[in-house]
Amino acid sequence: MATSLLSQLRQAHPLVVNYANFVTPGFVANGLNALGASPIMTSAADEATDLMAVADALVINLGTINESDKELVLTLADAAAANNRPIVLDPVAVGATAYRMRWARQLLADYAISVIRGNASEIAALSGAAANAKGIDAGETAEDPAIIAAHCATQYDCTVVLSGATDIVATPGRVVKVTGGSELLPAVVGSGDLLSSFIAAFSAVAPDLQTAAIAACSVMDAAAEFAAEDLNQRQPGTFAAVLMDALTALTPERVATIIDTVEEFHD
Ligand SMILES: Nc1ncnc2c1ncn2[C@@H]1O[C@H](COP(=O)(O)OP(=O)(O)O)[C@@H](O)[C@H]1O
Ligand SMILES: Cc1ncsc1CCOP(=O)(O)O
Ligand SMILES: [Mg+2]
Repeated sequence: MATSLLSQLRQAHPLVVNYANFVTPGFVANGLNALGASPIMTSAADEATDLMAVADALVINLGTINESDKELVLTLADAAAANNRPIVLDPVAVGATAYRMRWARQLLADYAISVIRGNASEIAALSGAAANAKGIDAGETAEDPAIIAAHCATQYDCTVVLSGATDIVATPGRVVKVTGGSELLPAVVGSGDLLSSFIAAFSAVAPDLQTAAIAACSVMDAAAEFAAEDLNQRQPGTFAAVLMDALTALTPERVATIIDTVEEFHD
């Protein structure tokens, strides 16, 4: 499925609007571009409605959220809802401060968020499970990440992607695990942000959000494996650049090698 979705994505060239953090927007824009989607970042509330009228999906990344962007974020989310466009929420470091948690919970209460994509500690924090991270990194969780993701999906009635060495894609009643990629991926700040944007891009062509999320995880893993082939574990800087080349060169056949490692569970 992810193999043909990659071809469909490149043909459709979906426009992904990103309310990005100020750390990684260049990496995310280049990654979306290399994948075959069309990225646009915005920081003006005055254009939010016009942008979402032509967009295929919206990503709200809480990495550097602040009060002066409130009108922008809410106008984007209102316009996504009005145009029936999916919203992907990336709750960066949501367990680190009460402020980030308030933003995340408010958005989840007021909008039909389609997908939440975070690392283990972010998804654990959102679903009230124990986790030990202080910042943007994953840290340890006490519970099985698949159970945490499944609870979070039920709690917020949406698709949840808990990323890590194994990515867990949960919708209420269904959990899928995607394994692969490279240990160099978490060494690059912005790889999680990019995965969130890939999910938004695939949501424009996939039959449902779970399929979109599985495709995004599979494509990221395939590109990372391809990029890491000639590198060693101490080259995250080179890897970030080569990942862009690998995304551009990615073929559906290459993605098919990852699809073999998708496992499915039902509760
Ligand atoms: N140990 C790992 N081995 C392989 N891939 C990983 C590992 N940890 C994370 N990833 C991948 O890195 C990307 C970013 O995930 P993650 O590091 O969990 O997000 P974040 O950057 O938001 O903390 C995802 O594509 C995920 O599959
Ligand atoms: C370092 C940092 N600080 C706020 S947002 C951000 C980037 C987070 O990127 P990612 O979660 O994709 O590694
Ligand atoms: Mg992150």
